[in-house]
Amino acid sequence: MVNKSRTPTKGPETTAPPDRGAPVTPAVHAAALTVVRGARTVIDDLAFDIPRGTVTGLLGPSGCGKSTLMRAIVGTQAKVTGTLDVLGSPAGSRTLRSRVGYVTQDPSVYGDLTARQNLDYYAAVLGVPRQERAAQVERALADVDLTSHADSLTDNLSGGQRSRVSLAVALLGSPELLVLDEPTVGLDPVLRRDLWNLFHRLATAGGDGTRGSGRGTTLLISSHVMDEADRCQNLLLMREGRLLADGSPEALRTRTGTGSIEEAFLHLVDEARATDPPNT
Ligand SMILES: Nc1ncnc2c1ncn2[C@@H]1O[C@H](COP(=O)(O)OP(=O)(O)OP(=O)(O)O)[C@@H](O)[C@H]1O
Repeated sequence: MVNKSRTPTKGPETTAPPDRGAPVTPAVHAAALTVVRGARTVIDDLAFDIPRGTVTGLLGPSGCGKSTLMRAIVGTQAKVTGTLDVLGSPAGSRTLRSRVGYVTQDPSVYGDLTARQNLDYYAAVLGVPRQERAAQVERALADVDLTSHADSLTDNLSGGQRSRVSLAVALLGSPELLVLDEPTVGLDPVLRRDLWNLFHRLATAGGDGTRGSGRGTTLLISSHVMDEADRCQNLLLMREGRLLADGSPEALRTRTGTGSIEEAFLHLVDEARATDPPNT
């Protein structure tokens, strides 16, 4: 969906296709990005890049604006201003529809269809060519480890299994960017580990450096649980609509002289408070 209220400005100049060795734009490029909801500015002047083929964690406390930022990136959020480019095009561009997968916090699948039927349906809606549909559906089911439940009615699956059907839907068509809003919330430790392993498999590029069998997908994954940070290659740390810092977990720990991302986060909060003008 194209957001009519925003006025995208020009992004970075590099628009070459993702050929081996050619310069590529970041998966997401944001500058002076602001979002207003109701009377409140809930995203305030963000600037960051998300490199392609990485697993990037969007971390911050509940209510800090993670879902709003994700909605802006996938083009479903109103009142977005500033620059927000996704895979080299303004967020929400029609051409991005099949290139970006998005899973919200509420699984959006039909309870009266089986997992496989849901996937068949969404594959058709997404325009996956008929002759490729069955193979893509099977691959997506296998990716999320649901092959053995493929013919169960979705209403009869557990909450975690239903979330994985939603994730499988987002994997159809092999999107270049996957935006996942708290995908591991409420899952048991084994499933969480398996999902993180899947995320890293998806992000790994094929042997020729392109999005081949290893896909080279970029993943943006939100969580309010700081202990998921070390599973990410890159982090965006948010608080109260602002970006506290971004970089690798190791770089953030080193920069703040702390031993964990939770401590780094607290250090950055104190640092921000010390530099904020009073009454903000
Ligand atoms: N329709 C609205 N009008 C005004 N403010 C809103 C509206 N919807 C959400 N907000 C506010 O926007 C802020 C960001 O919400 P958002 O859902 O993006 O946070 P979040 O970090 O994803 O939280 P959570 O982890 O709990 O999902 C919150 O403070 C919320 O209260």
